[in-house]
Amino acid sequence: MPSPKARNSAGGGGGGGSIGGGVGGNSGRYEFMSLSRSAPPSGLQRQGSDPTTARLRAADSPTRRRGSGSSTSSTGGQQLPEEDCMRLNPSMIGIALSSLLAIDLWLSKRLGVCACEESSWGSVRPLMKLVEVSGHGIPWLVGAAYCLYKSDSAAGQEVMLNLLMALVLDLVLVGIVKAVVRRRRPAHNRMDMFVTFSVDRYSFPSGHATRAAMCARFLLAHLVLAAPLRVLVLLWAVFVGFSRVFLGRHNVTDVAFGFFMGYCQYNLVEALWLSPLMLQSMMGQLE
Ligand SMILES: CC(C)=CCC/C(C)=C/COP(=O)(O)O
Repeated sequence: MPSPKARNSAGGGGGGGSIGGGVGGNSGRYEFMSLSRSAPPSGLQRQGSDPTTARLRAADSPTRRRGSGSSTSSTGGQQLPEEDCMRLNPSMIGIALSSLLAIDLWLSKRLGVCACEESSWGSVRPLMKLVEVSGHGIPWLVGAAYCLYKSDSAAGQEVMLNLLMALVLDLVLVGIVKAVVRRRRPAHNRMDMFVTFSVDRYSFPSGHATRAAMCARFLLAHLVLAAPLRVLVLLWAVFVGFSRVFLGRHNVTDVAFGFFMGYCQYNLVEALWLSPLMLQSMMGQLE
């Protein structure tokens, strides 16, 4: 498989000079024609050094593909792996991803209206920072620990203990994904956040969004709340997510994935749910 870098440089050299140039318009046609003119009949090995060429040729000659009927195609004594004929799809996925990322960066920059005091909505930045604190890990951990300590019913203690476990699990999982993906925060972000870990210099996914989605599901499932309060919990979660982009902390995709991840994390919490029976046996083992 050609690396995305190799693919891009091949597309650029073909006359397009951009990712879009290889798929449509005049540059796309130019690339296509120049290939059919210049490629020698037994030039398959040379195609290997130019992934775009190989891709276009594979797409250009369906008869060559259909003729083989096996996992490889034979042309002039050379074997063309079936894999070569499938390279069009990954390149389309690459283009789609690049386009999505470009839209993401553009939209996130436009929506970063509270990124600093001088921004268009800079005056509401303090309010956004308040929303930020409401979704931060520390108030949630302290709040859950306090409720656990104060709770006098077994059911209340069970729920609060599981909430604590969920919050720790969230910090660990988000930390792992951030450390693996290592996407930098938007350039317009000011790193003036309240207590962070070292992985929090990375932005994908938004830890506030995962926590908001997971905690909202948790509260809606385990607390008996009146309808207006349930709506408020949902609105809070959504607003925490939006505030990440408004503050310039995150790109839109960081928050969207954060919501998705937090939603899924709740399923994991349910699967790992610590029941009183389990707790008793754990306590017994400790004693
Ligand atoms: C120090 C503790 C307990 C939690 C850190 C919480 C935090 C700062 C998460 C980063 O959130 P974003 O990824 O949304 O910026």
